[in-house]
Amino acid sequence: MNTHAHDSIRAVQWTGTHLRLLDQRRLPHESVYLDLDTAPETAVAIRDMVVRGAPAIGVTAAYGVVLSARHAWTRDPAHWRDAMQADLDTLAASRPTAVNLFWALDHMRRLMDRLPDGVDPTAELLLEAERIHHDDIEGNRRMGELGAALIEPGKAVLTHCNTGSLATGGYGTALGVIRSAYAKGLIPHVFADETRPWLQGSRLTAWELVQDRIPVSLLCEGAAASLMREGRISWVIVGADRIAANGDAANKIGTYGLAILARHHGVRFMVVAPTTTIDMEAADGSAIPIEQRGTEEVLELAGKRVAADGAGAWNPAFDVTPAELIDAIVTEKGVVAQPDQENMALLMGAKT
Ligand SMILES: CSC[C@H]1O[C@H](OP(=O)(O)O)[C@H](O)[C@@H]1O
Repeated sequence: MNTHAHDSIRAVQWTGTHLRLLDQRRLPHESVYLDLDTAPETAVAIRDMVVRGAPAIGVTAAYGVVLSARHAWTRDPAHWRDAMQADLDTLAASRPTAVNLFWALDHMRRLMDRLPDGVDPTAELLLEAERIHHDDIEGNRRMGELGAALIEPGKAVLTHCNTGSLATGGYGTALGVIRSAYAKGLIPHVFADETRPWLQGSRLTAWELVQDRIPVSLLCEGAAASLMREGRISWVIVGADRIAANGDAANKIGTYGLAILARHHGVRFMVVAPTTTIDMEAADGSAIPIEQRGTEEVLELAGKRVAADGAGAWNPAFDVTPAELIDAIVTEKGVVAQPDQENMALLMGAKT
């Protein structure tokens, strides 16, 4: 059977005893796996982008809680919850924007509160982490179908950053829609922004699509305007790291500019994200914390300085696209067209 690469690419795995992460800093030329045994190691791996991508960060954090529980039970079985608090705080401090991280930690914390004292919690917490992982992949496949149903056949699509198996539990969000649309013959080609400064597009998205034998052309972000002006794109399809209650969406830096270009050129704009990415506590995009990363990511390339000595850098990792520039938000619970506070609340079953 011709299994696709996405069935085999797993950024995050549980080996039976350890959390195993594919080191995405080394891709596409080296596939190196790291086996982690503690929550602090897991937090460093998230901070340093060994693993990245909002849903993948959430799944990883859930396994980090399992590692913390195993050590806490060994160290102080009578007070295992208290013994885990420092680890949970360390995981929460690893990266600020992807709300999936905090959703996963809150979800695991609520389970911890329900578990009995005097019993090793590790096995129950592991079952829940594996359930989070499984549900993410199932949700991605559903979003793939829902998003593909919005795409008319014929034209290429443009995507930004990496939103595939490497950014999730598997299959992908925006790249999952692209995989499903390609499988249905709806899109002939994918254009992918290289996505400076971390190059998730040229290093990760291109790597995933080449393995799936889906035709992909990389472009510098600056070329996106001309590509849209030539009328070659039907949709811009991106992921998200946090979506506010009114539909404003935080995503990789450069997404906001794409949304403005898309609206100017009559190209539709799709955000694909599981509901674990929606933060109903954030009224609008101004409430979303934007991670500022080190200047060396802009000043250097592959660890070698390319910028003029003496130059500084500004390196926000994300920006916010206002809801009015988004034509559709695709989630595993359904599609919200022209998102606003009211239809987002309906999607989330919140009281309006
Ligand atoms: C499937 S959402 C992935 C999301 O995360 C990326 O950011 P980073 O690589 O810094 O974790 C980017 O915003 C993607 O859209």
